[in-house]
Amino acid sequence: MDLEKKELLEKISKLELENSGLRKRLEAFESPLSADSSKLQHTKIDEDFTLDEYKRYGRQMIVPSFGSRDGQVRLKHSKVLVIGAGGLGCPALLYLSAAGVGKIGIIDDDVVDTSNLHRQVLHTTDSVGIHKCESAKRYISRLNPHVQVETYPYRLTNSNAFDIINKYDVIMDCTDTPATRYLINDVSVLCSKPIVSASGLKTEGQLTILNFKNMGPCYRCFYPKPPKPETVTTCTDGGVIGPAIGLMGITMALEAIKLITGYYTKENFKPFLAQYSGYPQQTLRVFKMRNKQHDCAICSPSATITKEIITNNEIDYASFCGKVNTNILDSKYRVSVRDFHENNNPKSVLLDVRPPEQFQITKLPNSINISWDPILTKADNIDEYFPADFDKSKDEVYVLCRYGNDSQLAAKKLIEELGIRNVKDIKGGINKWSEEIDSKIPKY
Ligand SMILES: Nc1ncnc2c1ncn2[C@@H]1O[C@H](COP(=O)(O)OP(=O)(O)OP(=O)(O)O)[C@@H](O)[C@H]1O
Repeated sequence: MDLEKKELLEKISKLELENSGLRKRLEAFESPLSADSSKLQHTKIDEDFTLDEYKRYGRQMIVPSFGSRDGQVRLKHSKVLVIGAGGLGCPALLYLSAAGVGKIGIIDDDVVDTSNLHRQVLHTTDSVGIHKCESAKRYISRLNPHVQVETYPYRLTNSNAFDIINKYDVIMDCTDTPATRYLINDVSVLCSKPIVSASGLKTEGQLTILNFKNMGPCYRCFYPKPPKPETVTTCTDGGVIGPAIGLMGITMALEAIKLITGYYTKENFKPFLAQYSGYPQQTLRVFKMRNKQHDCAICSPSATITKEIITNNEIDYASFCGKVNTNILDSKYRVSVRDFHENNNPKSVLLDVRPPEQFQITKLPNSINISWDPILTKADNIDEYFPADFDKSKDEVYVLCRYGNDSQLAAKKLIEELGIRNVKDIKGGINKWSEEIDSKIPKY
């Protein structure tokens, strides 16, 4: 009876907690979308700006490279499309809207997740579960009500890309996959729109401007063929330090401002690639870009890709870029987290092949850690890592990683090259364990 009462009380307090979270999200929705307009000084000073706008933008208008009042007028009449309201898009959006870009389009199909908040700084804890574009719009409207924001809470695809991209003057590629980068490149080249493009991972980033007045290489000139999918590391896999990617997003905003205010001209613009590194010391190296590829499929005189080819879906960008093969091992060498949980023998070895940094975040009891790298590089003395009485020919080894891909590669290596016979991969890794067996093991 006591136990039942305890369970009921626990359930009630859990429901109360959930309710207060939901109430907060509702309040966030109901709060005014734009700033308190009584604080704006609406008095029109001239045909372009109000008193508020002169006060707001004065500090940037007086910087000579910015282009004075004309620069501000150009910004006010400009339209910028930000594709992806994530790690790059958020800081870019912050500075573009604060600077007074007239119209900003935001396209992103994703919703805010708690794991985004350390770097996607427009989104707040209250926005978790809300569409990123709506969350960004809410923030921008409060920051600068002079900016018109249009949101597209869906993916940019072959079918909608021309319509959307054509409406804007500058395209900001703040996405995270090669497939979308090729699509943005091809459509922007065909629509003659400059692209400010950046990427970032771990502690590093890079940035470039493509297709400005048809100068310099386009993304396809750089990468006529996509990188092999297994060589593409995302922030989910490799991690990312917020300020490092944030800096790339902010720099993207600066480059867009230089394009819009007319700082860059055909005469002074030199195609470049900037590479930033946050560790060990901050460095920014700027390289001159090589020329266009004379036979580029999209930007050369002999180009073969046309608007019709894209809109008729004759290019499938996702297949073009390939997918990582997630079924590396035969199913007889794989077990589910539940099977492992219910049936493993206490004498079996649980081998966690994640890097030590990840093993330190969370681990299953009684697991040993030999990260995937040492399995490859220290293969000769692999025995040292196993218990002294471990019998390679028969003792069970269960291999675990974060999602279940590296563990398959490691299991394959153990079986095929290191003579360990009884090896099983745990499907879905530690994140699946957290979902299905024990939610106290944090998912990351
Ligand atoms: N084709 C596309 N159309 C619209 N938005 C896109 C497209 N491709 C990528 N994006 C968006 O670009 C953003 C990139 O952000 P970021 O690189 O910070 O990754 P993320 O997906 O938010 O984070 P994580 O990798 O940690 O899950 C994401 O919000 C993603 O939804």
